[in-house]
Amino acid sequence: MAVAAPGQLNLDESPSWGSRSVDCFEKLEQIGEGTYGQVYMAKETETNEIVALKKIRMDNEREGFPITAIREIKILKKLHHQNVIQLKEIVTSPGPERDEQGKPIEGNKYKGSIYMVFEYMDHDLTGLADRPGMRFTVPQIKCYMRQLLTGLHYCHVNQVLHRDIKGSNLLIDNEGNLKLADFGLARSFSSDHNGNLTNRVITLWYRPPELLLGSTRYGPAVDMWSVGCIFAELLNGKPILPGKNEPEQLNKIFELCGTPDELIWPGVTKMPWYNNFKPPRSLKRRVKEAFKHFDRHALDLLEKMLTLDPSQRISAKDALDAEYFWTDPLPCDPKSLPKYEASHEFQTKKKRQQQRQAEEAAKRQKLQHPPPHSRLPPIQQTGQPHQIRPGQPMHNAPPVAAGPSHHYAKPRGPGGPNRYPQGGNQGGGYNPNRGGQGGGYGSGPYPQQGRGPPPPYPGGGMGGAGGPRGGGGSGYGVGGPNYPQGGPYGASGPGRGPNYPQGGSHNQQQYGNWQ
Ligand SMILES: Nc1ncnc2c1ncn2[C@@H]1O[C@H](COP(=O)(O)OP(=O)(O)OP(=O)(O)O)[C@@H](O)[C@H]1O
Repeated sequence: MAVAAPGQLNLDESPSWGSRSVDCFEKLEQIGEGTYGQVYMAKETETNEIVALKKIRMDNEREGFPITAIREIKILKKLHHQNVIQLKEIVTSPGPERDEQGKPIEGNKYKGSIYMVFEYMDHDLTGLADRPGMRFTVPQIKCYMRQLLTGLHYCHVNQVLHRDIKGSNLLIDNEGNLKLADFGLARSFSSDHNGNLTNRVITLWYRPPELLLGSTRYGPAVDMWSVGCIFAELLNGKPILPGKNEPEQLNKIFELCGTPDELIWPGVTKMPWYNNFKPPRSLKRRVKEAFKHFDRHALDLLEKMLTLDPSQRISAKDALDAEYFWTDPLPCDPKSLPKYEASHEFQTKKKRQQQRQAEEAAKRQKLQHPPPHSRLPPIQQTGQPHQIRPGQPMHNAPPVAAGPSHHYAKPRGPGGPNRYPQGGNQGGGYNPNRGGQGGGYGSGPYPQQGRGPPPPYPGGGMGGAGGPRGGGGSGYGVGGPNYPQGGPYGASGPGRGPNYPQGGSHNQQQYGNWQ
């Protein structure tokens, strides 16, 4: 784990920063669990204000305060915008940390905890989209996209790269406001010196080709690729580039966006890992074909976001000027959006687990004690005909109760093709069988390991351990219909996936030298 240099964590800059105790807040419930610690909904006892408390994980007390948290705090302290989550203050628990029964936690006797206090948001975009029956309208998608771009434009103007844009990091409140959150991988950049950054950032499905090809000199365009992936996902109803590991991710990108050459992306052949990953045959760009059911302006904007050459990719500012946002139906006013019941995945996940356990127990019991006459044909017990409500599927009801609105406890399933509504394509009509994975770009042949220069991804080749968060289990995960092997990041990818022997999820050591 990287350690703060002396004086780097200057929590004393303003008296309120770090001087108050967490006892000023009453923890209400856990609403999230991230790489760096738990997130709680809490109430300020004096004002009754509801906030989110993000506890900074201090797993290894010898190694000091995690550099990732320092970055997040430093960056958030200088960002103030309606589409960027507001860090209100830092609070500490001075004494030894205690468990729920009030006993000091073993091995943690002399250390307090540090919490970031954020404004509270009711949902994250992934959680919201996963709610059963959730249907986003076109004006709603435009409204969220415009807020996302506005927040990101503000970050970029202030020379901050987010580097982990994905649905679960886009928080939404019941006023329809969308805010960028989780700046744990963010960093400042300067437009004249953007070299020597780590390329192992951004969750795999949202990671741009230049990072996958090993670039360490990059800028705001990396975030714009992720925005393009989210935009297409909102319109398409499911993630569009769900690679399982870095090579497959690149392969999926090439199958959709074509293979890059010096003509369309000058300099690509000089990229550090181009020779390792260049596809054996050239492929044509087929974004238009794959998403022909999107409306014309949406498709036009998407093309510009999913441009392979980062220097030609549309900026947040220009995207905000795109026809898409200025033609009917216009983006709606956030306040006009429906208010959704606040729900947090932590509880829902618990409920799901309990439900699953109960179902399994019932199954086991049934096997052990089959009911009498179990071979007889079923008899209508109530005498009532089975009614099917409009819109209700003819087969079994959805197995899961109300969906969460926070993306707690990743990985989890993308939610299937109907996760988003009829699709943000007022013209063409939503067709879950087209576009995205359904569009037929699959995994093609990939250069074999062991050929050419050493594999760029450490940990034994292309599917190596990698760096922070890169695809390791955040985002969408187990349970997606297309990932029987246990999640989109299954075999590879850095970060926090369940498959990383180094214990990805809380592994801050690997961030030691990331920049
Ligand atoms: N201000 C907030 N209001 C409400 N919920 C929040 C807030 N901040 C975070 N959450 C919830 O907690 C989850 C995890 O938070 P966050 O992403 O900041 O933590 P992290 O440790 O960086 O997580 P990750 O490993 O997903 O990157 C979010 O996806 C969200 O559902």
